Amino acid sequence: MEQAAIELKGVEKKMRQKLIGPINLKLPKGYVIGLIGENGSGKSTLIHMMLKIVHPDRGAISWFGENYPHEIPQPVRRQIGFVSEKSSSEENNLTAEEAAEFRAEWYPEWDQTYFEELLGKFKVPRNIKLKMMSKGERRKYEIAAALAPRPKLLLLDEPSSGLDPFAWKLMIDELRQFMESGEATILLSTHIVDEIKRLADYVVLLHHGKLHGVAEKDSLMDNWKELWVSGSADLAGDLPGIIQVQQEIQGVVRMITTECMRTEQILHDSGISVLKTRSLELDEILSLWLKGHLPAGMQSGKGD
Ligand SMILES: Nc1ncnc2c1ncn2[C@@H]1O[C@H](COP(=O)(O)OP(=O)(O)OP(=O)(O)O)[C@@H](O)[C@H]1O
Repeated sequence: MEQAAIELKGVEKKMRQKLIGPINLKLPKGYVIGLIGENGSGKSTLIHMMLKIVHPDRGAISWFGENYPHEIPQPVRRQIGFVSEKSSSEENNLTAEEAAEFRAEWYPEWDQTYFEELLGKFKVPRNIKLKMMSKGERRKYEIAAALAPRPKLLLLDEPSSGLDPFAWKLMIDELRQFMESGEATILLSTHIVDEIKRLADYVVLLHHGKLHGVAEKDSLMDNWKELWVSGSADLAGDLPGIIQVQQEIQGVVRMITTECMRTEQILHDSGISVLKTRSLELDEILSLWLKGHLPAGMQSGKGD
């Protein structure tokens, strides 16, 4: 991975019963990193530590290559956008326009034209207090307000929660456009696998507070496949990354591999026919990965 927007080294936080960490993780600049994991796996805590809303018990975090033992300096904090899983009550009594005025004072790069354009596209209601908006309407305001200062780093904690499918599609399109500058980095925590599929360059998988692994999404999609091959189940012994084998019918064996490219090459070189292949869905890959089947070259618990 290239230079990091944020880097965590040995970061740990005890949350009531659960230990989050130790986590070693780099968010490479210029990419979308999808953060995924079961409920309570520590996604929000990790994001909160990146904003110093929660302070780690151990370890170090750096922002754009710098460490800040106390607060994140304002000029740095202003380069970081955040959509929280839960709406902040501070803006409850403001309209979208009024809240934007406050935000514009805080963020020197605030782009009011872009903000207005996003409110229009998302059909955010005007002149009503944010607390009177529906969950989805408010979420759309929050996404627009997070994008308007064109932050260098955008931390999104379940941003699509409450969005209708049309607004969801718009959000995906806007985030893609936002990334076109090549300067920005997004960390996107989500339970929606399709969001990862459409947006993420890398997938970070958390499990019980630990980093289960980091992988390039395209590499997962290209390599985790189901194959039907002429022959018997014994074949699998000579092939890389085989995690399931089943003799389907006489002379046809079905396998799942995490290293399809190498597997196909070896089969081809051995003159063995691949009868059919199926790319695994990302949710299938993630659940196999969670069960302990690791992407090629990854050791358990190693994320970086
Ligand atoms: N304020 C808090 N005080 C104590 N424990 C907390 C607090 N917030 C979260 N936790 C605990 O920390 C663990 C991780 O929670 P966190 O909200 O980071 O998970 P998550 O992966 O974001 O979950 P979800 O997908 O449900 O949003 C959970 O076991 C949770 O109970």
